[in-house]
Amino acid sequence: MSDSASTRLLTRAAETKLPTPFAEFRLVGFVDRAGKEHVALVLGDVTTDTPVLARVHSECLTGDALFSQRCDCGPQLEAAMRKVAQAGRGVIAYLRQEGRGIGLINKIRAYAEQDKGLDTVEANEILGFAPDAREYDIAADMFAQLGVKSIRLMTNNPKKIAALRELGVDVVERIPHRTEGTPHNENYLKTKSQKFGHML
Ligand SMILES: Nc1nc2c(ncn2[C@@H]2O[C@H](COP(=O)(O)OP(=O)(O)OP(=O)(O)O)[C@@H](O)[C@H]2O)c(=O)[nH]1
Ligand SMILES: [Zn+2]
Repeated sequence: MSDSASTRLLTRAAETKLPTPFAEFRLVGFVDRAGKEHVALVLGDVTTDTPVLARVHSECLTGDALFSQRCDCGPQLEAAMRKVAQAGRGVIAYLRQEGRGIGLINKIRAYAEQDKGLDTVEANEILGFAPDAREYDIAADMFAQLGVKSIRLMTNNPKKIAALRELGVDVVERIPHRTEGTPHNENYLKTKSQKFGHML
């Protein structure tokens, strides 16, 4: 993976240890060119040739921190942290691309549209947004700066794999990353698989 300073989108800004119920991670903070702050949770030596267990997780305040059952983000984050802890080695790139890139307030607006019967894609569109506005160049730069050479990616999203490969990330394997559904996220998961091609 490319690590030339001229292509860097992120400044590696701070680092500490992060004890969690699953493992004590290294927490590495990055700042992008727009001033947005992102983090990587790192465990073990991720610079060797053995492919690194990895998750590229997009921020979801409602799911990651507020236990929302509208989506599967919280359980996916926890499962990723557990799997990395179990493996003793891995990286979780936590990208601040809330609401698939439209931001928190717009995601709340999109949820309000879904309360009226639209699905997650239609709700974005009626608000004038692309269904998925995320970009993964920041994750690619994070992996490069962390010295990661290749990854085994925990995801159900084929577009995420394609986008990362396009950016030069060597994704050698996909690890399915399903979680138990709830009555509240059944339709959301169905739409993800029908309209985004998620392998659920
Ligand atoms: N705009 C919008 N964003 C949502 C909605 N539900 C979840 N999100 C955001 O979607 C992102 C997570 O994407 P997902 O589609 O759940 O999963 P993924 O990252 O594409 O794929 P996986 O790697 O398999 O988890 C987070 O940024 C969430 O905040 C929604 O209804 N509308
Ligand atoms: Zn979510």
